[in-house]
Amino acid sequence: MKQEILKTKDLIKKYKDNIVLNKVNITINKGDIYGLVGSNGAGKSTLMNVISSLTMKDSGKVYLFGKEIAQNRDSRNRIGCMIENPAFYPNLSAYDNLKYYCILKGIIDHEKIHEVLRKVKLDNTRKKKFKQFSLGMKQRLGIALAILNNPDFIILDEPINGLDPLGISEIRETLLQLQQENITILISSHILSELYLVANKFGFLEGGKIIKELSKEQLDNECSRCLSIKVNDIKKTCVLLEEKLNTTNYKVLNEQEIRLYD
Ligand SMILES: Nc1ncnc2c1ncn2[C@@H]1O[C@H](COP(=O)(O)OP(=O)(O)OP(=O)(O)O)[C@@H](O)[C@H]1O
Repeated sequence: MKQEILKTKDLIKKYKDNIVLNKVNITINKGDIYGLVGSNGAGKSTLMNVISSLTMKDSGKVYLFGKEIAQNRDSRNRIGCMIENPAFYPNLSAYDNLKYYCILKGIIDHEKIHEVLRKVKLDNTRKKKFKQFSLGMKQRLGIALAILNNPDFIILDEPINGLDPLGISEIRETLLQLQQENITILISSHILSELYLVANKFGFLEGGKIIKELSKEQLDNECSRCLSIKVNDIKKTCVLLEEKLNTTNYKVLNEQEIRLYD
């Protein structure tokens, strides 16, 4: 069985009378790139803030690395976050911006900066100032900041928002490389087609509720063109499909329902 990196149990967050997270249950396993999909205001950032302890929950539980976070503050040190745009100095280079954060976080080994810049492919930007970066470069610097403390799990809020296909593919490459290094990733977007390019598991958040959690394979099945047929004799229908229509490209969903993909 895969190791659970994050599990939430009936998570509730309210702002006054507004229930922003309504009994949210999600599970992220080691090595997943988990795509959190939801329209504006669905609660994505709030969920990420609660998971990373930047916002207090009202009730429910968050388990990180198998332990409830309330009892395991160390687990926070194993997380890296990019929630909302990180503050970078416009007149500083990528290296100098990260050096500033190293000082803030007490990271002494500045070789680490070169290492994370290599990982996000910003090691050749030299003296170029942050304000001269493309949006994709800015987002990748945000990811570099998120991995500065060697996390096992990173949380990235909308890192592919507004990027062109090239920018998305650069982020995708970076995320896949991090996944290879055993880093588990939670990433959000309101555009499923963009998330589809990078994630292997998806949670659909709507009005503060997770309405579906699907693997990529399940999502492909759900989205493929098919004919859903309600029948009262499933066995007879299968025989009919195979013998008369000469197809086995169908799936029996339950005693009364078949999906025909041909
Ligand atoms: N600090 C706050 N005080 C009151 N309401 C808030 C606060 N933060 C978020 N909300 C409300 O919670 C709901 C969810 O907001 P959230 O930012 O989590 O959604 P989102 O899915 O990340 O949206 P977007 O894609 O626009 O960032 C919204 O109705 C928002 O107005």
